[in-house]
Amino acid sequence: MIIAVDGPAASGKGTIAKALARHYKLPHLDTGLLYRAVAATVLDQALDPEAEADAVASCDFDEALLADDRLKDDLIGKTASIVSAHPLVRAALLQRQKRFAAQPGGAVLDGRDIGTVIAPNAVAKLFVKATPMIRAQRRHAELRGRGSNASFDRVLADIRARDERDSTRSQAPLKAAEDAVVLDTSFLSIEASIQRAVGIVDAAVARHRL
Ligand SMILES: Nc1ncnc2c1ncn2[C@@H]1O[C@H](COP(=O)(O)OP(=O)(O)O)[C@@H](O)[C@H]1O
Ligand SMILES: Nc1ccn([C@@H]2O[C@H](COP(=O)(O)OP(=O)(O)O)[C@@H](O)[C@H]2O)c(=O)n1
Repeated sequence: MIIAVDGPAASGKGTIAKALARHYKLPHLDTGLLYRAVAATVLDQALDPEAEADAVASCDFDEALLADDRLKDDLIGKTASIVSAHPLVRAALLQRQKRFAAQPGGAVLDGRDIGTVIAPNAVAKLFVKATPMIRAQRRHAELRGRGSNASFDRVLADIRARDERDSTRSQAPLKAAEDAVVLDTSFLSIEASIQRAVGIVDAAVARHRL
């Protein structure tokens, strides 16, 4: 069973995807980490994230990077959004994600284009959203907890800029698949949003079996 979880920054999609993976005993891939690893490599080598050739050269990143906590830095998130808009970067990372989705038994993947591009055949598709203000509050608290002194206003501005860039790019823009169920976590606790997500997946599985 493939479960696709998409949504904008700090909507709670990663939290939900991890919980679904635990609940259904499936492997999980946070696809944002792949774009973040490309971004970190571009920055480490003092390359230009806006230059497609520089970003593509960084797709062959060191695998150990994927476990590096610094990928969560806000500058890397912002740079990931720039490199991910290049069609050749998306193409370079496509097969790896498709293979992960297609493994026997299934998988949970979260990102921006899982339900639309990576796994259009997923049994369950969730599109997780929350208001920009609430997402900025969550991300701000998260970054503060990691020792960042980023101001709330900057985090909010970055979230809005990332939403705009991710949803207007030509390839695989951030958008809900037509058959995705939208889950608004703005006023839900983590526990409540996980419960709703399990309910949505159980219903999708039951429909699939009909
Ligand atoms: N429903 C929720 N209520 C409050 N905080 C949440 C909720 N869902 C997630 N969070 C917190 O918000 C932050 C971003 O969540 P995360 O799942 O990483 O988002 P995303 O993967 O969409 O960027 C994390 O610190 C997480 O613990
Ligand atoms: N499937 C994906 C996942 C991430 N991304 C890009 O990578 C950036 C970082 O993604 P992420 O999921 O790690 O970011 P957060 O939502 O956790 O802040 C996003 O802003 C997108 O531009 C993408 O284009 N496609």
